[in-house]
Amino acid sequence: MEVRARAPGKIILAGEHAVVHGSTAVAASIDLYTYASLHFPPLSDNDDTLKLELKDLDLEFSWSVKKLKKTFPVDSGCIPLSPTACSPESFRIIAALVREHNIPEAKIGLAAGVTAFLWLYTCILGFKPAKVIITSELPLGSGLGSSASFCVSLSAVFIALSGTVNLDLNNKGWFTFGDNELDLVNKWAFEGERLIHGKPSGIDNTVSTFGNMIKFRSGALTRIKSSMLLKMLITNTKVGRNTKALVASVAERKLRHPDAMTAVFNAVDSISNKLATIIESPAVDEIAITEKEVILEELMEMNQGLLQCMGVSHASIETVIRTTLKYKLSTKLTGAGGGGCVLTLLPTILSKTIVDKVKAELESCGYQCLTAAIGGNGLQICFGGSS
Ligand SMILES: Nc1ncnc2c1ncn2[C@@H]1O[C@H](COP(=O)(O)OP(=O)(O)OP(=O)(O)O)[C@@H](O)[C@H]1O
Ligand SMILES: C[C@@](O)(CCO)CC(=O)[O-]
Ligand SMILES: [Mg+2]
Repeated sequence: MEVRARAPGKIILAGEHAVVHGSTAVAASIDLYTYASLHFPPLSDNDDTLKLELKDLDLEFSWSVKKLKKTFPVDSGCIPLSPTACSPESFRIIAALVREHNIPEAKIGLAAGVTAFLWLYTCILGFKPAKVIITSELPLGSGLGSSASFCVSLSAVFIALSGTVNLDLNNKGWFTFGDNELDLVNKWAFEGERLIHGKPSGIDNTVSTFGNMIKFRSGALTRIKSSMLLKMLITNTKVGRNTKALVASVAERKLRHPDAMTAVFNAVDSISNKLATIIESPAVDEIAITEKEVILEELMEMNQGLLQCMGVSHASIETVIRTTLKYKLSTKLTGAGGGGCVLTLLPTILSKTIVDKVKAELESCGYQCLTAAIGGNGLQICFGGSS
């Protein structure tokens, strides 16, 4: 029996970081996915191992299920239908099991993802031999929600074969879970994100699970019906960073300057709400669309200024901003910042020649330009080996 899942990455149009502190943010899924597959070996194989293969990272992990059972005091109440947080005791044990694999120093950031894998697997499926394979189209640690799509795709394949949800095994091709199952996957993925991020707001796993464009505040999502085609150039500065550390640094700045930071977060809240209103409001003609794009550009610039104020911009991000400004284009970081990816709004009237020129100039700085469709599918699953 094999099941596969694909969960999209995301961009944040407004509100990252402030959303961790209760402000509104706006995010959309993108058509770049993390894929997970889960396969149980036949009982006759007498296979006793749980294997995790990170295909495009060239890493394989395996644990004896017997050993896992012995070392692991599964947290009481850890059952598939009620997502629970990993206790400090379980975290310690899992971290030791991951350390035994001696992940090369250059890839040590992956330890957090492997920890989340072991936690989600044992909580949802218990101790069962299996092989899990991960591939991803997303750059890791770059602001496009790789950690969330990793946790969503894993939670989905585990839930699908946990025997606790009713699914039609005859479904052909990619299909979507029902709302209850999506909700369950989203909650488990959030617990995985907590192990990777420390204190996530939940926006990344939510938009990866449900797709489309969403407004998100204090754990609650509102779907946004976009009335315009948004085109964004995504530029990966390739400067590595870690969401957990950046989220913690903003929290520390808030502790040092509570009044100023509260004002910053409130300003971001207004920007996100205005941005969502503009995206949803109908536009009757080309002039109206252009007017809306001008407002969106201004909101993005204001949001970027406030992100700089939070201390999460970076010299590479500032270089992209300056480069795109030469072409009168507006840019903001997306995700946790500190490097990673930035978004540049491409107005509908912008010619392909200009877009090509901007891309060429950015690429000459060593950055990588990506194109992705915005606001598409969320999580999907598929039984068997077909695509
Ligand atoms: N395909 C994957 N395989 C294993 N671990 C992964 C994978 N994708 C993400 N991770 C885990 O998530 C970490 C990156 O998450 P991080 O939150 O720092 O960045 P991001 O999710 O790409 O960006 P952002 O949170 O700003 O959107 C990796 O270091 C790793 O631990
Ligand atoms: C930086 C942050 O706001 C977005 C990361 O994509 C963190 C979070 O909301 O969990
Ligand atoms: Mg992340």
